[in-house]
Amino acid sequence: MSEQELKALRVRIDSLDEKVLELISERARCAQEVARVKMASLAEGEVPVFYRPEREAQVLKRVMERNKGPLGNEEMARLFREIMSSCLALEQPLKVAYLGPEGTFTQAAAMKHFGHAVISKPMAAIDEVFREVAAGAVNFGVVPVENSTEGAVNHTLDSFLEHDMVICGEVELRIHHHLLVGENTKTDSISRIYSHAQSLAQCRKWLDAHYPNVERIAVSSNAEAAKRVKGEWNSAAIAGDMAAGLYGLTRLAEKIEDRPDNSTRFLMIGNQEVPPTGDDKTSIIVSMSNRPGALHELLVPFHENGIDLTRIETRPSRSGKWTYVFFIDFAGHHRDPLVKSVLEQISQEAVALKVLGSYPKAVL
Ligand SMILES: O=C(O)C(=O)C[C@]1(C(=O)O)C=C[C@@H](O)C=C1
Repeated sequence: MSEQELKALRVRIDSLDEKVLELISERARCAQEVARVKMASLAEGEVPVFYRPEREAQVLKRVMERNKGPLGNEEMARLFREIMSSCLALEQPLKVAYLGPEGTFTQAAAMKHFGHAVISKPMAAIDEVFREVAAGAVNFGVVPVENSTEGAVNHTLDSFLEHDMVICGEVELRIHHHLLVGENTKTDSISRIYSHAQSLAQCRKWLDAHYPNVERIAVSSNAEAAKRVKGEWNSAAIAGDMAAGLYGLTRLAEKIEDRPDNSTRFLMIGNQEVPPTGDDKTSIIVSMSNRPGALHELLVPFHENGIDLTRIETRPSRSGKWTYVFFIDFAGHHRDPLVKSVLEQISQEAVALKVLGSYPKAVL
């Protein structure tokens, strides 16, 4: 390519950027107007709701449907995700607590769902995220709920039994683990590998094959593992890209998870009910009396009404020995007439039924 051609293309890019800039600014002004309208139409004592997950899901879906490339749908939606995040911050800067410390996959999930224009607050434990939301110190919390290799995150499920919380969204993240070392690490003398217990489990076969005799030390998070390695010469950490960048570690081996499709699903928790979008999920907790056939009775109404169950998990109820609660996710919104009637049928058989929330299926 000649210098002249390059110059001409850059002039074109500059002029396109000016238009993009003007359009983004116009969009942002529009969002400010939306905020004004929301404030003006409040009833006495009503609190304005600026963040609208159902609308955000629609916007992102529309972008993906209309995108003609060459950028991929996900890439394009990610750009719009950030534009919308900044527009919302003009209306109301959202505060989001997540399972920290900085650099965890949960932080990456929070950014994927809300974009980067939020005020994010790392918490030391899942229960603290719940408490922070319950206390009203933040608008939303982000917690992991299940991993495709290791299964349920029990701390999260149990926290739902203790706190009244509404699930307002979900996000799925592909989890890639790397073996990370610091600049002072003697790579042929590694005698300890730190990581979160779930991550150590997700890389078990790789560790057995490559570091069979090295001590595996479970710590509170992958980011904590990365932090420890920074100051030690004989250790390594298993963590993701965010933690590697944050603590200035380099990858000794990349993508070491045993299953290449290793993914984690995260939930957004708050106290805001989300209206239907037409493509939603609902999460409920049900406790049944301890008798034969109880689980069957619980599942029959879903089957008979053609409602797609996406997940079922059992946990001890914590209110009696050998009694259990079921965590169930299914397609649909609790305001859909069909779902409503199924929930009514179940509540007649159940000891207790609680709708944790209906929310748009993950778009990104
Ligand atoms: O449509 C709204 O209610 C808006 O506030 C606008 C907007 C957007 O930028 O598109 C911003 C924040 C909301 O979460 C959803 C959408």
